[in-house]
Amino acid sequence: MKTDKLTILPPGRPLCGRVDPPGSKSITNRALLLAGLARGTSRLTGALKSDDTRYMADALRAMGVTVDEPDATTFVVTGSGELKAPAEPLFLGNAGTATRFLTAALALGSGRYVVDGDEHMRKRPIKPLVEALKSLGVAIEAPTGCPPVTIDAKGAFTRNKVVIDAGLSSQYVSALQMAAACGAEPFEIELAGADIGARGYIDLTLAAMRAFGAKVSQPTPASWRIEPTGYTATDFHIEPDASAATYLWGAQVLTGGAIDISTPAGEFTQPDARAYDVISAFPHMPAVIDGSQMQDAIPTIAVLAAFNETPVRFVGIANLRVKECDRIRALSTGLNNIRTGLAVEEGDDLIVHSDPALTGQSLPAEIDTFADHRIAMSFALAGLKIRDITILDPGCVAKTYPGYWDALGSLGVQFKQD
Ligand SMILES: O=C(O)C1=C[C@@H](OP(=O)(O)O)[C@@H](O)[C@H](O)C1
Ligand SMILES: C=C(OP(=O)(O)O)C(=O)O
Repeated sequence: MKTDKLTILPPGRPLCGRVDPPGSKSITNRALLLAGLARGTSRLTGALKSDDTRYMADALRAMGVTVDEPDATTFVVTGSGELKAPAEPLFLGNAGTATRFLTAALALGSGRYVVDGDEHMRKRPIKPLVEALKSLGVAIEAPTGCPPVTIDAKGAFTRNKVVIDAGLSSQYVSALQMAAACGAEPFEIELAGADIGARGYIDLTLAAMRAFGAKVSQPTPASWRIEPTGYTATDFHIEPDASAATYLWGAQVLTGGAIDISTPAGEFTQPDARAYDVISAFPHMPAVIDGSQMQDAIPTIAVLAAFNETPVRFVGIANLRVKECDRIRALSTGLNNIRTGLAVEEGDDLIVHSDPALTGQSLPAEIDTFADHRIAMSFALAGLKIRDITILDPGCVAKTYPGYWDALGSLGVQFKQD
């Protein structure tokens, strides 16, 4: 999408048709890494091709892994069982999964690796993971607590147990889990603190690891034991992206349409699929919604909440402040830009003071997306019901859903490009 601004023209009718969401970003980047760590050739089908997965694929290529792309949804990955130190720093854009996952995996490599990203990624915390790797004897530095991260890897951890605080990101745990199978002895990971923000992502990690031959047990609800199996190349099919599905579910309920995405909500293994029930309750969504186990769906649901019959308070969403942007602030800013008072932050809660009468009005608003794909895709839904909603930097959706605007267009949504 080569334009700075995109205004959505409300269709004025139900959106009906079929749209196949792209492959899961979370699962694709797990499968790419595990295939890159395995010895042999793996065929990944149903894969997402987007900025985030391209960064991961290019990083693997820079470390000696062959990554072929025979079609728009397939990666064929041939690894040697190791990731060779690259000549240049690895640039990973704002791909949190690629950045966190590779940081841990490279700690067991050999030589110097620099993991870096764009200006936004350089503001996203990685210190807990860096400190955990330091406790394992890894020579690793991240002076700002965010990328760039420099690793002087010597091929092994000096201890076989780590305690990790995953309060800011479950990706720290997933990263250690995936790396641990490449170690020389059984490894134990224990969560510091009570629970983890997004347990569903840990489940994705364990499922992907096991598909590539890892052996993982769970002695307690907050600890895992990983055997030193390494990874075995395999063919692996990736399910559609549940977070991407939420925008289509949202467009369906907002317009009273029928959008077939081929995959029933109950067949997704990703945590955001649980948003389906809440979205389906629209316009009678509950007064309090806990976002801790469906974090990436909260922008979608928060915009829907503006049109709900009753106000909605979002709780359990503190770590939305350290995603691609401060999403609580971005949502509050965008909703109040549409109409003052539509949203308010209370600590790390977000309250949306819904008003069904918004529908059909012209409320000219230029929505700052803060380079965040989910802010862009979510506020596009407001444009289905309110006239003169303009999305700034619409191309930022390429992070995980490059075909988003075409998908809405295929359902009959029209746009004005400035
Ligand atoms: O493990 C994953 O694939 C992800 C975990 C979540 O991030 P955090 O664990 O950093 O909250 C989620 O927001 C992100 O889109 C993908
Ligand atoms: C937070 C997200 O991605 P990541 O952390 O992988 O950059 C997201 O896709 O909403």
